[in-house]
Amino acid sequence: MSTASPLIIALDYASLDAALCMADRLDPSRCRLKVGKELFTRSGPDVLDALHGRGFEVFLDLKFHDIPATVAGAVQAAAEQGVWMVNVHAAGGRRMMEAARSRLDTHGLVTHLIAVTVLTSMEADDLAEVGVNASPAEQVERLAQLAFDSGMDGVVCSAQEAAALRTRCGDDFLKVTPGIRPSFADAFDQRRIMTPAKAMAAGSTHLVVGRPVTQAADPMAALAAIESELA
Ligand SMILES: O=c1ccn([C@@H]2O[C@H](COP(=O)(O)O)[C@@H](O)[C@H]2O)c(=O)[nH]1
Repeated sequence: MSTASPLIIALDYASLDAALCMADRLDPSRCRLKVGKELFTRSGPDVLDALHGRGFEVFLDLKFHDIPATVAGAVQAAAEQGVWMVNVHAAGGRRMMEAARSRLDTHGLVTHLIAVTVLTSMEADDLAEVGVNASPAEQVERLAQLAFDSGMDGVVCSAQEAAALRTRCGDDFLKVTPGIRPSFADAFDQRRIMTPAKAMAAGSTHLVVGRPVTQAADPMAALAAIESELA
């Protein structure tokens, strides 16, 4: 089932059972689901079949970053499992992203292909430690432009950069933004955060929300509070 909701709930769980418990409380007409490294490493592709079987569109968030041929093969494998969206790291460079794009196109695979710019857990000091002497905003713009030029459908960025990317790359270029924090939620390890309503106003096309829902005392009430903020 496809949904008009911008919400993507991150199923960061250590077991398939725990992830499916949460999925069974959610409604595919109200959100998409994200499967990341922990859950996929534990469950393998079974989780994708289980979520697709329940009617959800799935963002497989494995952030591929490797040589072009390896990433192209991984992206093809993900798309052939029917995921709605898959991602790579823009820092893997133009040839890597173009190889991934070309592999999907050659095989007629319509999965959205996006690139991670700068992780939302990072701030300027973290970038400096890995040799990037630019602000997060500058680095996100640089990598988003490279992703755009390399044929990506969009990027993962923080909502704090969404407005600048809307100006630079247009409305159709997807801005998938983790680090979404409703006023009631803890930031945890996120650094570049924004509330759901402000993120949409800034130009986010999709909001990734994990712990503010999945670790809430009442996850369904937390989700409803986010939805009413967006209404
Ligand atoms: O830059 C990024 C890229 C991916 N993520 C992922 O999004 C969710 C966020 O979960 P919260 O619990 O809402 O913090 C998580 O799965 C990350 O792996 C990100 O946060 N930032």
